[in-house]
Amino acid sequence: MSSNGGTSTSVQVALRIKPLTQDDLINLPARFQRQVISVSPYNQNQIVVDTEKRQIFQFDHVFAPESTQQEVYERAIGNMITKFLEGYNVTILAYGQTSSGKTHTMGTADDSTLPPESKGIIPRTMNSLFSLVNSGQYKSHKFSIKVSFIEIHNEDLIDLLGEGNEEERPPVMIREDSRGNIYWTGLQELKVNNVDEVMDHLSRGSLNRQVGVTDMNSKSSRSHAIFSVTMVQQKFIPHNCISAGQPVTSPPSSRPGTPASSRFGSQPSSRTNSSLDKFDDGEWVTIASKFHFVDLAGSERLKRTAASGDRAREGISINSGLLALGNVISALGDPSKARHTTHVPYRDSKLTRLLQDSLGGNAQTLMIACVSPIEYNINETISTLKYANRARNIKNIASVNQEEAGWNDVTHLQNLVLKLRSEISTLKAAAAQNSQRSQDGGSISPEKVSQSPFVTGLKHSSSGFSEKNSSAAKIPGRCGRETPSRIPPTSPSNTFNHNNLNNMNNINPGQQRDRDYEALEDQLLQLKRSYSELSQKYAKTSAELALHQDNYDEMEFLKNTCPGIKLRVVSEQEIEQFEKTISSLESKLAITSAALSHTESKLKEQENLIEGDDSTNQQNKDLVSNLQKYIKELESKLQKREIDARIAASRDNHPEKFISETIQHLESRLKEKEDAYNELEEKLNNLQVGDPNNESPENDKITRLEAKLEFLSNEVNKLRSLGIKLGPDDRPES
Ligand SMILES: Nc1ncnc2c1ncn2[C@@H]1O[C@H](COP(=O)(O)OP(=O)(O)OP(=O)(O)O)[C@@H](O)[C@H]1O
Repeated sequence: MSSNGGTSTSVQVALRIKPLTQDDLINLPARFQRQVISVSPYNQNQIVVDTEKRQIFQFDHVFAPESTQQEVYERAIGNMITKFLEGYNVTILAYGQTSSGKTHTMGTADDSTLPPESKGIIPRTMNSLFSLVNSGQYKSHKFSIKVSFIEIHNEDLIDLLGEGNEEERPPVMIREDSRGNIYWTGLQELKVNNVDEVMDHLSRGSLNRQVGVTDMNSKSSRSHAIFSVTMVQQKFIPHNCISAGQPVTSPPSSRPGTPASSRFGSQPSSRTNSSLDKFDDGEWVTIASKFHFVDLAGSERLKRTAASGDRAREGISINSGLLALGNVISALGDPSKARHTTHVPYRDSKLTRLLQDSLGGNAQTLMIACVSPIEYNINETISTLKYANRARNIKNIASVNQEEAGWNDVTHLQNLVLKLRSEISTLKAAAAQNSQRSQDGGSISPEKVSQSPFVTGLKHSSSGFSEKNSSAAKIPGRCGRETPSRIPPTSPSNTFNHNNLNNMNNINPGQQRDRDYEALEDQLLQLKRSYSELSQKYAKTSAELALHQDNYDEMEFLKNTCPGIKLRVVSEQEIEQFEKTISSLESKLAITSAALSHTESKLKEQENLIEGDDSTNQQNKDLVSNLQKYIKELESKLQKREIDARIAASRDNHPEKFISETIQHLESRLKEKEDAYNELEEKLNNLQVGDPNNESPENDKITRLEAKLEFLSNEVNKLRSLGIKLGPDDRPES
């Protein structure tokens, strides 16, 4: 079954790398969007993790980000349906951190509206299954297919297809019969006749799944969900066919024998779950098998989801289920361990207990590990890779620090290849010579064979290899695994050993020649194998060397372009610490910028208020100043009025007095003017201004003063004449 290492195992592991989604591009910091996982260009079943510590992991299947749903189905699932029809229990598990593509790959949440190319494993499997059971190939079989859908949430079992109120339903229980078969009770098992009916149940059940909001994914699956298909098939085998070993013909019209038990999972199982009902003309064989599609809850660590309270409890329950599953699969996936391990820890969780008879034993198990390709998720991705690797327990992992000394030395490998090539050609030549001799009836002496350069060469080279390999096999790998042994245990030198030579005395030369020839052919075959393994190894090592060279060149370039730069290897812990610091700084920054924008908006509000107040103030000020002006005007008007009134009053009450005062006032002014005039005249005389017609400014001023004086004199005279009219006492003097 395994495509790897030649060891047959019922556990296979596929790795699927999710493409970068629009959500990733929007939600994640750009500096963490670098893709760090890729399929190895040298081996399609290996992936390269391109971080500080470059790592290579190998799986049974690897699916690149661009792999389609169809491709995943064809490569990884296709032959499992055949196994299911043969009566084996089959389990497919999707494992990975939240949002890594488990549900997408499995198709657990698919419904009939989804375009065909997006459909996951469940609808595709059901499609193939119904096509097969309805095909001519199985026309002699009678099938009964049922589905159930169960959820494990916080170690509670919930029937996702259960009708009515959950509290009123019987509890779902796990039972084990005396023969170790597991069956579930209190669960709806619904008969299905076609894919549409399956899809109806699937989408109804998936809507009932527990989802919760974590920091990483708004609709993260917080529970394990198992969609199960149980199939009971009956086929009639007529006696004549059984004895003659003929293919099965159509069954008779009589009622087929009832299956040994219609209870889910209760069929005894040696190779498959089958029972026999004997009739005179033949036998009805009943085969029951189960196909579980397990969509596991996100495997992310608790701290990554920032979960607390109920979410943290969910997380703990999820992690313990996954840990138990890992332990079970690891125990089953390692044939050497399985031989010695009597205890497989199925009872450590509900998940493993439910799947007990569908993991290990005759069951076929495929784990699909889903990972994100980007740097942001690297820690979760590495932990998924290690989990999956442990589950598969693949021995052929080509990882640099698992290899013996010299494997990374290109010159050493080149020399080895040259040496092996020459040994092969010597071997070929010897084989040709040997066959020529046998045709000629001659024989090859044992001494000659043992002394021949290719045999000694082989002894040397094979001991070099096998010793290296046997010592390498003891070196624990990165995950505590054993390093693969690259040469089959029987080395060419052992095949052609001295015991053979010693025994040659008892056999005739013809037989001996044949044996020698066979031994040589064996050696040639072994050498060819070694050579092809070595070539692959050489290609891989060269590629890795080139990559190391690239890294080295990059560092050199950095050193040259930035002479002061100190390049230092940063540990994973430090990166995690940096990430933590960055994310705490980012959250502080977010809080601060939120506070800042709040303050800014408050400030703006205040500014607007103040601006409004200012304009009101200005208006008030303008109003006040206008009022003040107005008041002043009024005051001056009032003053004037008062003066006028006083004048008018004094004129009306004492006209004589008023006039005499006015005359006095005018006379005093006249006197002032006359004095000024005299003074000016005197100054003029002093300046000896000869010509009176001279148009100097002084003359001008004098002329104007004379005019004013004349005017004032006239005024005084007018007033005097007025005073004469008013009364003799007040008459101004002439
Ligand atoms: N191979 C893929 N190709 C395209 N889109 C994918 C692929 N894998 C996953 N996605 C998308 O990524 C998103 C998350 O995938 P999905 O829900 O399957 O993750 P999950 O591992 O089941 O997450 P959770 O554990 O939280 O339930 C979905 O929108 C899905 O459509």
